[in-house]
Amino acid sequence: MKEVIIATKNPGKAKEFEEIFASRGIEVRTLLDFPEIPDVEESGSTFEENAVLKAEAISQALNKMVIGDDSGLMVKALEGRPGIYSARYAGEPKNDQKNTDKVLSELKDVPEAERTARFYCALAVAVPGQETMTVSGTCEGRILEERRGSNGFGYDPVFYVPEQGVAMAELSSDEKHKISHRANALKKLDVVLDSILKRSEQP
Ligand SMILES: O=c1[nH]c(=O)c2ncn([C@@H]3O[C@H](COP(=O)(O)OP(=O)(O)OP(=O)(O)O)[C@@H](O)[C@H]3O)c2[nH]1
Ligand SMILES: [Mg+2]
Repeated sequence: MKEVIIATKNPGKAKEFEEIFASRGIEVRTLLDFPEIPDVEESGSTFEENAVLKAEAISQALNKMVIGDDSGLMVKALEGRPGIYSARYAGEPKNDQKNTDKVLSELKDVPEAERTARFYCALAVAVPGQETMTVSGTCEGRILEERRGSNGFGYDPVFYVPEQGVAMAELSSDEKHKISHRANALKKLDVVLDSILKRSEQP
């Protein structure tokens, strides 16, 4: 079976990549399978830079093709925050519940029309000996005043998706994978992924 390695320790992302790739007959391994590998410092100033840092560090460590994902929530009324700091918006250690509470409290007096937001996902594909490539995907919505639903992870319970008329956390996995920022980024890899996988199988 074909296999891809995703440079993430986030169980929510890991589950999504497993689900999306399973439908293509590709097995996913993540850093949860390699606990000995240290954290990659996310010192970039953009999602793309951080995705490249993760993909290249792990690709070098394992000498294999690796995909890095750097993603997050951008809220217009907060000038794009939490942005690249989405995972640790409320401080260390990272906590989805506290991050979401912080966004809700910062938007407390902001009316519905001004609560527009976007999920952003940058993916970097690092292959030993080759130039790293990046793609990105977005998902547009707005921030609810309170949580709805229990699927997904992160900010999903407060991210309203107008086209579906529900919060992201009210969508099933299959539904999220049709419209999410991560799925939209991955679609752009479709064309090249097959050939990348073939090349990465060479010793
Ligand atoms: O509601 C959400 N639905 C999503 O689909 C989603 N995708 C990303 N995020 C948020 O953005 C951070 C990523 O930060 P991030 O890319 O640095 O990842 P991370 O630190 O969690 O893990 P790693 O991949 O770096 O190991 C995450 O923690 C989440 O808070 C999401 N929230
Ligand atoms: Mg991270």
